[in-house]
Amino acid sequence: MNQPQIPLYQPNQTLTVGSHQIKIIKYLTSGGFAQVYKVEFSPIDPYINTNVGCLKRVIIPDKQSLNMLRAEVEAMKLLRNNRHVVSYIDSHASKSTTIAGNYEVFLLMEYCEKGGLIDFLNTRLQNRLNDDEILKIMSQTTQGIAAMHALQPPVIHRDIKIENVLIAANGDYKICDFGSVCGVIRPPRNNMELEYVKHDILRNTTAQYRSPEMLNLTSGFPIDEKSDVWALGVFLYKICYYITPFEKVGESAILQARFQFPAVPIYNGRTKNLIKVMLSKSPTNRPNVCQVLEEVSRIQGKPCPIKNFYLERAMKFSQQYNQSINMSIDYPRQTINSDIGKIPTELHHSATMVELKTKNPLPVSLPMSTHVTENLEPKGSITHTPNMNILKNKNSYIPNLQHANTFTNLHESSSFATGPDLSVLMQNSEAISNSTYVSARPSSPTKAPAFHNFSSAKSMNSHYTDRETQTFTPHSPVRRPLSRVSSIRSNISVDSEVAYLDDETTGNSLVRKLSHTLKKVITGESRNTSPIRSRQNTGDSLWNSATHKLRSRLTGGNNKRSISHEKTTNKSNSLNRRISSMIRDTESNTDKSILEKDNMPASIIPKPKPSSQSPMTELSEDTENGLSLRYNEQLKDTPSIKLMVNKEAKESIQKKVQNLLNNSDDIPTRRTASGYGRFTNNEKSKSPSRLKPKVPPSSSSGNKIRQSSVIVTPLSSLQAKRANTKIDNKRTPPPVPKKPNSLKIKVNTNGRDGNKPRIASETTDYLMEVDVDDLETKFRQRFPSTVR
Ligand SMILES: Nc1ncnc2c1ncn2[C@@H]1O[C@H](COP(=O)(O)OP(=O)(O)OP(=O)(O)O)[C@@H](O)[C@H]1O
Repeated sequence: MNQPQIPLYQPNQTLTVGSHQIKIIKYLTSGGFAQVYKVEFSPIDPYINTNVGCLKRVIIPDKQSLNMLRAEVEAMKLLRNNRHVVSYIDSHASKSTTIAGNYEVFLLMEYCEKGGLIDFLNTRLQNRLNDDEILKIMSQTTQGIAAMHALQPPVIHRDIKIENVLIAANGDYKICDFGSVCGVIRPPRNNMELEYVKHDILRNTTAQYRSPEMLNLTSGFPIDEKSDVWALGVFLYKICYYITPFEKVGESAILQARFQFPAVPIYNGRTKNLIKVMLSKSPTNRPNVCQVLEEVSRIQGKPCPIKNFYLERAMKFSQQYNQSINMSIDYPRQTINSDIGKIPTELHHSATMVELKTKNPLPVSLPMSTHVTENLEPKGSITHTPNMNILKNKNSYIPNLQHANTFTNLHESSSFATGPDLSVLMQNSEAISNSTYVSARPSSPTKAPAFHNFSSAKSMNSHYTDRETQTFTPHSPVRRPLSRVSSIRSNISVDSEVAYLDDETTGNSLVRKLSHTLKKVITGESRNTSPIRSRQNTGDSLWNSATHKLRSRLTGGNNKRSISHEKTTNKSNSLNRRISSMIRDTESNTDKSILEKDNMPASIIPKPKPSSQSPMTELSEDTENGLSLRYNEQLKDTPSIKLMVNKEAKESIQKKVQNLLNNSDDIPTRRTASGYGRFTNNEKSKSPSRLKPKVPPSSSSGNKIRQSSVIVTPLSSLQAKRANTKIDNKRTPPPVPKKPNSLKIKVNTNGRDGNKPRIASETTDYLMEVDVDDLETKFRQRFPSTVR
């Protein structure tokens, strides 16, 4: 929006702004969008206790653009009376008397007598700021930003820079210019959104302060509080060195978070550490604003001036969660387990829906757990499980957990949750010297989005959202970007001893505990031992190998349990073939025996229905894998399936399976897990295989828009999340193998998502998850001695 050329107000000119009478004292400056005046006003504002203020006059070309100003005004109202935010006094919008068809907005606010920080810095060109001065500026500016992030949903400033910090008469530093504020902006899901967000970023942010996720909108990360933390990092760097860290190289350096510290002036190593961690490429590795403030205060040797609201929310949530767990104990175990077991299914199902409504207004950024709670929307069987309902009702707390990280007294940084973040942070710590940010608990990223709402003025009152970019409206849940969803699980697996150092004081233990438990809820896991581990070296290994192929066929390689099956060794394939052929042999034998027994001509034995009858049957036509025919749920009642329970057949298959078991020593253990897709090809990896995602091939070829759209594809998201898990941060994750068309299953979606077509992979995953397990269970029931 270009500021039209309009004549300036002259001193002593009077006007009315809202309920205040104004007299112009003097013209101060013109910002990019406004004329700024020093004014006298009456009545006196009770908070600032003075009659001298600052008037910002903005000319607006059209009514629609009024909303941009409205956002600024609303943000200031929300933050008024915060000591480190320029205080709002009054505002007023009217048709311009100067330019026909235009509007004028007047914003009356606290006057910062000592001018801008930039002016102050310019007075110190030779005699640079010392550590104390820098820390004071940083602390107070951060407090202003913290006030914005503390709102629920959080408000993102998006234009933190030295030009937007003012100095009051008493020397307090105050953040100003809320013309770029927004809510969390989710990663764009299509080209249209991408262009929109790109345009918005260009218009509302300052190049040198843009974060990597602002430049790379296909990164999968939202633009959220951590983007402000990045800008604060640039800010801190600039007040130290008077240049921004990426000035010389530009965008490519920002994208890689690559910068150097000038040799002089020499500053406290801890301040440099703080800059470094704030300028982490991944938002998940950056501290939240409370952590920044805690660390600044620590360096200052002062108590932190604010409470860690992320942590408080996490603790609150934890309490609620524990209560819910206690309640659940009163319920018959079977009931609870059965409900939990359904969650993944419900999750997959619900997450495919475009919007879910909730009664509680949600903060814009939600961690993975929120998906779970949201998806615990009563669906028959789940409604009676009290713990689930409580989770659902308390979901407004969950979003905060992702930011519940805190620096401990040992200078631990972390973002609650993610394994990858931990390793990155550790790397950073090594690189930086004296005060190390050892990750206590990597945290999960997350967030989602919003902008100025150009179309709906009403929504500006409390939520800066835009329907085009928000993942959800203020009253609907947010879908997490895939990469985040994945992180929580992976984090759990990367727990390190360091992480436990100061749990009690940081609240990280709460977060971790929560993550573990939520993970179980998410996955429906009720066993203490990993099913994979317990199956290794047992007959299950054979069953897994055999079912692995079935799973991979059914899911096109996208089933979460068969992520890595494509990498199965030749030996494993050979075993699968042997099992398949064995079963085919057995089938023909048993068919024969039954025929003999019943004295029936083979021709009258009903054949399995043709593929057109059901997706499963379609798969059963594949001659390469006899298993698919054998365990076809749709065919379970047909005579050919009943043959399987024939005693002879049973003995025969048991014998053959036993033989294979005896010869299974030559089968690498990992193949066992591959049957469930829960192993990794990463030989170096020592973490439990189920939590180690297979590191996929380069994602560079992938369509990035599609990558972000994976947000609404739950299972795919899970895979991508795993794929993106940065246990080894230097690895490039490979793409999830694409399911061959021939294996795609047509499913009637009527009655599930209404008229919304479900994408093939989702549907397939959904079905396969149910059927394969079911088939597996049936197999066990029939041949317990073989598989156990
Ligand atoms: N409350 C205030 N007290 C004193 N000076 C102020 C105040 N508000 C703004 N100014 C001065 O006016 C300048 C422009 O203000 P502001 O940044 O709000 O306008 P803008 O049009 O949004 O500018 P830009 O978009 O270029 O940042 C500030 O840099 C500051 O010098």
